[in-house]
Amino acid sequence: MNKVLINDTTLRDGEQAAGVAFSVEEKIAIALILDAIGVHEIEVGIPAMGKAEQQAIANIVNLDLQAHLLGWNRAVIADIQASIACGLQRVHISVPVSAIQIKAKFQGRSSVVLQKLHDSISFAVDHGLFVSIGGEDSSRAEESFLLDLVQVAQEWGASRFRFCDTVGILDPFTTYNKVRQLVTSLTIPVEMHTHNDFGLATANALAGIKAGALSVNTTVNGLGERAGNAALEEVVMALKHLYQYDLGIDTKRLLEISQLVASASGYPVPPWKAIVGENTFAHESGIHAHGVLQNPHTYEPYAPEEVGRERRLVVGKHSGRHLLSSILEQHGIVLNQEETQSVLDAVRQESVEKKRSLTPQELLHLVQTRQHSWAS
Ligand SMILES: CC(=O)SCCNC(=O)CCNC(=O)[C@H](O)C(C)(C)COP(=O)(O)OP(=O)(O)OC[C@H]1O[C@@H](n2cnc3c(N)ncnc32)[C@H](O)[C@@H]1OP(=O)(O)O
Ligand SMILES: O=C(O)CCC(=O)C(=O)O
Repeated sequence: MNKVLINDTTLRDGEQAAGVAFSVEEKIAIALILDAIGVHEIEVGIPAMGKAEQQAIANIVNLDLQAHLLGWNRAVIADIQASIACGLQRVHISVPVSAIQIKAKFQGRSSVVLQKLHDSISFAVDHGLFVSIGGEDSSRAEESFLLDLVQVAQEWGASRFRFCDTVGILDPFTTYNKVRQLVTSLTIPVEMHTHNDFGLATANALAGIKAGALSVNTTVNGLGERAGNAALEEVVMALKHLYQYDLGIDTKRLLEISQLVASASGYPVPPWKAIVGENTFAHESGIHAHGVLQNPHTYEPYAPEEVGRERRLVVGKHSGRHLLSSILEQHGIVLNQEETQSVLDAVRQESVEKKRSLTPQELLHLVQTRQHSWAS
């Protein structure tokens, strides 16, 4: 079995999506289901945000979940103290590593970055914590500076390095090369953190894994800063089906967790969203439906039940006679060729008028109306 660990950050980077604010109850519900489906690690939030966030995190710590819990921190000792106060045993310490970020935050002084990183790692290690470090904007960092920084961080006691494509500017080929260089030069494992600004977050996460990264940050529905992060459901299903990685995640509950996060975040999932969108197993087009009726694999990459969905065959503007006859036969209606074509023409017209496919009731009503006219 190939080993890749999911470190889900819905409760940290996911919640950083503009306009999202989970309640304590929602944070707990999300943590519980992430744990129940077998996610290995959960980034629970940012203790430095203050008392309310610390209370929510402490509540999650008290659930005694199977998953490892991780708090996100700046390279600031007070942040780490706040993580310790929540009862966390794992901390993630982030520093900016690109010139543009170091200029904005520390007036271009990389020595300050290194000093802060040193002091905070030492503090955390002295307190017996597992220390993950993150290179914010790793993808735009000068490569030799980044490598030197992570190499000293591993000497200071860091146990993992998170490679962050903070503004989502990589493609999978560049990601592979950059991450491969780190993986082959470091003794600590590398974690992927990718953003979706060019729609490549999942592809880049997979490229990093191919290059040897051991873990990957995900968020449910891809929720997160700006265009979001690599989606949990996409990474898990792609690893399973494209690379045959069994992560031990209960994929049948991916739809359930997607719906929970959609509701808690206030951001519904678009119907075409990979893996969890409403249309992922809906077929209307004649040629597709004809194929699916014979063998679902003709137009489906895996069975809908695997992610908690059901297949839907709907009649609309693009449907053909095979689908129409199949649906009508389920209602005991058998039409001849001419009648079938006449119903199809009417379906097309009504779909255009309604700008959608027809419900089963609307289809039956349409057929009944036609049958009356054929009889008279
Ligand atoms: C790429 C990412 O996603 S990084 C995570 C981003 N997440 C968030 O910002 C959400 C949570 N953040 C917060 O609640 C607040 O920003 C806090 C509590 C962390 C800090 O709040 P404030 O003290 O009001 O500072 P503010 O947010 O305006 O500015 C950030 C400060 O952190 C500093 N900083 C930024 N990154 C780091 C870092 N990795 N290590 C150390 N300091 C940092 C900035 O230089 C700035 O410092 P300054 O106040 O001395 O100028
Ligand atoms: O964990 C870090 O170091 C930063 C993570 C992050 O959210 C990002 O870089 O986009």
